[in-house]
Amino acid sequence: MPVVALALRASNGRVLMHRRPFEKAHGGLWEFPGGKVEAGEHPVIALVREISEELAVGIDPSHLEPVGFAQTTVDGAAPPIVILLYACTAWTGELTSQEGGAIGWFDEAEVKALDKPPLDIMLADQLFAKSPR
Ligand SMILES: Nc1nc2c([nH]c(=O)n2[C@@H]2O[C@H](COP(=O)(O)OP(=O)(O)OP(=O)(O)O)[C@@H](O)[C@H]2O)c(=O)[nH]1
Repeated sequence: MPVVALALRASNGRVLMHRRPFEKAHGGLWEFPGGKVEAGEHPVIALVREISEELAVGIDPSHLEPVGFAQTTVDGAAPPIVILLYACTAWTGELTSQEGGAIGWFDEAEVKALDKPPLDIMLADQLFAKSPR
């Protein structure tokens, strides 16, 4: 199952993270916002759609830079998921969480210290290895 996620970066280098609602899988953990790619959908278009639904802001697909990806193991211990992470520094509209989870802006040390689901830990490592602040 392909999933897309966004590292939205403010001009001060802080990254937006979303806290998953408690009733969901990985509830209470902080993730890069995003969601599932639908069948036949381009991942970039899926991410623009998910960010609009989740945060009520617009992203220009041409502003999304691939950062890396993380996947679950093949032993069946976790659902078969691959998350593609993109970075972006521009958006339009007022950021608001639409699905009940908290959002916040964090610097590199804070993102690394947040409690995150396993794949988001790997994605954060890739993000800051590529563009450290
Ligand atoms: N961000 C993240 N998602 C993960 C990890 N491992 C894993 O199985 N997932 C799953 O990947 C999917 C991410 O899609 P999503 O963000 O749209 O999920 P959701 O729960 O909000 O939507 P849903 O209610 O349709 O399942 C979820 O089913 C989530 O449980 C992980 O390490 N990080």
